[in-house]
Amino acid sequence: NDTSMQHRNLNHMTREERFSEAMRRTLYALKVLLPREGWTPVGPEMKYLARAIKEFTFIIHAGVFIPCIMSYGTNEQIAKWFPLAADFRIIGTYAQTELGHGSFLRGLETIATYDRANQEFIINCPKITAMKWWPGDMGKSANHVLLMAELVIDGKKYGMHGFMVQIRDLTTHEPLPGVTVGDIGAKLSFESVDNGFLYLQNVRIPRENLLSKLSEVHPDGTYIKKGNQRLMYGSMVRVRVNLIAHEIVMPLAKACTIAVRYSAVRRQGLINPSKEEVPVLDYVAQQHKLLPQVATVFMAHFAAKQLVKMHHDYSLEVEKGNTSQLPELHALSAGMKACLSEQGAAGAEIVRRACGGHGYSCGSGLPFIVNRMLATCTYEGENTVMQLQCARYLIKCADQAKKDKLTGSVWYLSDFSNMSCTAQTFGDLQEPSVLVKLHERRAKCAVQHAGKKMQNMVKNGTPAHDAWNMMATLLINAARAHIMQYVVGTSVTYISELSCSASLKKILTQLCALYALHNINSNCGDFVKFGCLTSAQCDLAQEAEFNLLKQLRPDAVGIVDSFDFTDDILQSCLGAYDGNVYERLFEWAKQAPMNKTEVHQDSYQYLQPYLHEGRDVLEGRGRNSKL
Ligand SMILES: CCCCC/C=C\C/C=C\C/C=C\CCC(=O)SCCNC(=O)CCNC(=O)[C@H](O)C(C)(C)COP(=O)(O)OP(=O)(O)OC[C@H]1O[C@@H](n2cnc3c(N)ncnc32)[C@H](O)[C@@H]1OP(=O)(O)O
Ligand SMILES: Cc1cc2nc3c(=O)[nH]c(=O)nc-3n(C[C@H](O)[C@H](O)[C@H](O)COP(=O)(O)OP(=O)(O)OC[C@H]3O[C@@H](n4cnc5c(N)ncnc54)[C@H](O)[C@@H]3O)c2cc1C
Repeated sequence: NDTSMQHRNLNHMTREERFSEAMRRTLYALKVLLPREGWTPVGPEMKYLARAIKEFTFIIHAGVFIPCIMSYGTNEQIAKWFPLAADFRIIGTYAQTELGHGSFLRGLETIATYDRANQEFIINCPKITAMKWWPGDMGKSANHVLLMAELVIDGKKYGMHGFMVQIRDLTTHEPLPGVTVGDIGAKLSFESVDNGFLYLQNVRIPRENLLSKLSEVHPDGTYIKKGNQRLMYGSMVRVRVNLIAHEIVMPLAKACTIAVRYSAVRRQGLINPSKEEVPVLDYVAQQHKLLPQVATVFMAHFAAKQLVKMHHDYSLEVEKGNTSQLPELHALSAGMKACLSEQGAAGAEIVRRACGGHGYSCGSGLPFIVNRMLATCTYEGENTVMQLQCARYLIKCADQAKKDKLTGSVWYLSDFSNMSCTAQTFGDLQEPSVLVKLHERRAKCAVQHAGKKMQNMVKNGTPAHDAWNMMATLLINAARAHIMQYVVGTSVTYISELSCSASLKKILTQLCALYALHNINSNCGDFVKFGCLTSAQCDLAQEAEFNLLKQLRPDAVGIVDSFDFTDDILQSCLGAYDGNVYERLFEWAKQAPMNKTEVHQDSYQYLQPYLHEGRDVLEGRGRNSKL
């Protein structure tokens, strides 16, 4: 109810207005509105904040820069920079991606050369492709960057390290000497974020600005490794784990709320010619578009909770020096981020399209969500690259499964029990345990199939790296199959252990079965090819899905209402709780800047001569048409 937090209509603002408004609102929320324990905003408002603010600023400052100080800094460095960053007295970003490289980190070109005489690092972008490009909050907001650069001592390269680099004056906010920085311009979304470019030329920083939890450089230039260097990639793992809830589950839930509510209101066409027009939600085709996406919200939410818990447990182990869980966590977080962002972004577009013409209007609130979700397929690890990282781990585990009993998320690779499906009715295929087994078997076969193909190629003389490249699509499919079995399996377990009413558990179980069956029916080629299902059982799987659509239809609106988004959060004429779609759309359109005046003078000046000629002809004064 705080008017300072109410959203102005984003579609009627310029990019610069949105950038400025997001900054005002973010600072107001984090520094004025919310109680805090140290850095962490606390209290029920925090939940609201994560759901409410359509456009944050300082996403990277808060979500990446500060956690990196904690992950990569020594206690002294944390004591120095964390309080400043936590209180926004310095604004930072995570500057890793360059104009020429983002996925291939070993190709990054920015270098930090140690100057022993002055005990400083000299930072340089040796050529245009080395310029940092994309980091959020960097173009106009940040005055510091956590710069990921190649450490060089006496001509020897030591790989990517993190350096704290001040880029703007703390009084004037002007760029410092040797710093060229700015905004990279308009993007598909994130209009309020100043993703930036940063060109550094002979910028000097003290030796103490190398974040030294994992390695350090002594005054004489001696390089000391202090831990598992893979932990330098830890920030990316943490963001991948955390962004699923914030940037995939939440936006998809909003899109589904809008589309399902609108579909319950929008009447279009007839099912029974002798009856009245029906709400489009009565069309099975519409249910088939919307309800599996609603199910995805819940299943991705449950799986993400499990992944967050796994990351938390791993973090506690790392503090004790045990990094043994890192390979599995990296593979799972990379795979989950890639597969769920792919599903989420595709799902948001499916439900947008299901709203017809009004789904194409920004007044629906859907284009904002769809465009923003598309970015999740690219940032924090481009999806294909992430799926291949996941596949790399699966192939290794499949080899190990031949001699060891595996545990964790890959346990099923060493499960050699009979996994044939005996389903005789579509009801059998709605059973959670049957659906879990089917997904495990499909994943195991997909991993083994990709591995076997590569082994055969290598046996026939193909170099391993070429075999890997040529089988990439099979490897990506294996990664997807692995994640799907993880999502279905963790969701079934989560729901079975949930203490809730029987009616709620029934709905959640139906949604889980719908999610699993939709995945089977969308990938039935794999399930038949790997002998998981017969062709007849595939028919049953489709029947099972259609039956669930019918069962869930009566509760569809109630289910999305349970996400509990207010109208101010949704900012949607189609998804408002009162269902007054048409009045809201008309009111929204009238507020558009284009309608500030009845006549748009700037364009009228071009049109006026022709209109006057037409007027004269119609009033009998003009010459005949030239045509
Ligand atoms: C907190 C909430 C935030 C919410 C966000 C809100 C809104 C979103 C708004 C904006 C976006 C937010 C953030 C975006 C920020 C960014 O995009 S930051 C930049 C992200 N960039 C990347 O992710 C780069 C991806 N590339 C890589 O990670 C690496 O280049 C690679 C692809 C993994 C290749 O690594 P490389 O070392 O070159 O080679 P290799 O494949 O051989 O790997 C070597 C071994 O290292 C293991 N490994 C790789 N990565 C990790 C890791 N992260 N953790 C642990 N281990 C890792 C790999 O498995 C290999 O191990 P082996 O045992 O040898 O198999
Ligand atoms: C909204 C947004 C915010 C961002 N924020 C930040 C930030 O704050 N900080 C930061 O450092 N970066 C940020 N980034 C950059 C982002 O991390 C990179 O864009 C991302 O890692 C992808 O790298 P790339 O752009 O080099 O894509 P590329 O890797 O060049 O992708 C191009 C194509 O090449 C393919 N490809 C690449 N490598 C392989 C391979 N090994 N095998 C098969 N195919 C391959 C990809 O699949 C893709 O199809 C942001 C990006 C966006 C869009």
